[in-house]
Amino acid sequence: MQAILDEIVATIGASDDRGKVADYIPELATVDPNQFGIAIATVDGQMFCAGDAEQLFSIQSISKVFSLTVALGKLGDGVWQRVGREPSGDPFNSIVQLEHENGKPRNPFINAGAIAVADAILMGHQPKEALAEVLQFVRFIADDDSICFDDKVAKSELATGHRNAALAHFMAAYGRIKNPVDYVLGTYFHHCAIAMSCQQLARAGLFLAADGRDPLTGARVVLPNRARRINSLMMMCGHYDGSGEFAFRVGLPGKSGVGGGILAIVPGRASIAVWSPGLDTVGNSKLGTQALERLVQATGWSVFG
Ligand SMILES: NC(=O)CC[C@H](N)C(=O)O
Repeated sequence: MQAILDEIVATIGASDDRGKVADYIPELATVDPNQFGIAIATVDGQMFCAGDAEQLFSIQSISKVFSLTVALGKLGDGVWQRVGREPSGDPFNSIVQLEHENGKPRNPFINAGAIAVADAILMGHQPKEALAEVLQFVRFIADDDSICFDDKVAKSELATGHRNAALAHFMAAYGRIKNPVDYVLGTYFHHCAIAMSCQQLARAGLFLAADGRDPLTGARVVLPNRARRINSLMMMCGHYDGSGEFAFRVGLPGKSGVGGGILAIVPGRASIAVWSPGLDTVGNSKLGTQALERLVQATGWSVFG
């Protein structure tokens, strides 16, 4: 396994064609595109790392997997009154579907859906309390209390996040946002601004590879049925309008973020985190996807055999 990762770093990680770093969040535009890291945590307790696997990066939309898990813990199936479970086929920040579908986002991983999930987590509390809950959850599943928000990234997005503000207000107009819109956006921007390394992220995803139980501590995080459903949403919706392409090329439940990270789950075996800041045209890590494609070729880990 280590040899496969070293080969991926030496070849794909060194590519000249690295995609484009997200610049609509000014703070993300300052990240050096030449970085590349990969980490694999296995359900039997091994950790393999290569490249910049210990470098912190902004997990952005990967955090939507964690906020959804927290919301499911609080509301159970009530979450599905607020967001659907269908792929959108539209860009992550699109507003068009909301108007045709009564303000209900297609799924929890597009921005509108994750904003609706942030509203669900707030439940009349202050953003600080909701955020403490999400962060505590991430620290618990990563077994690492050093994980924090990057306030600079959160503030940078708050200052420029007009599109997300538009999505939130649009849903509020349909009576779908129950808390003050600025609370909801503050919660959403901050959980997107959690900073983690590939190593921490791979560790955090392990419960999804192990039927909802942390295989290293033995802690039950979610029931097996819930882990299976979260994985299915990642497969169908985790890469927005690139989800079909990702399933075709990689064949694993995965969630991307505009920071250039991807979390991919190999049920029963491992959790993988890869990071390369340059994005493809739909906003998913360009080299990250290539690395996962190569890894799956080398290991046969696709869920499709
Ligand atoms: N795709 C992403 O990672 C988007 C997350 C980002 N915080 C946004 O709302 O635009």
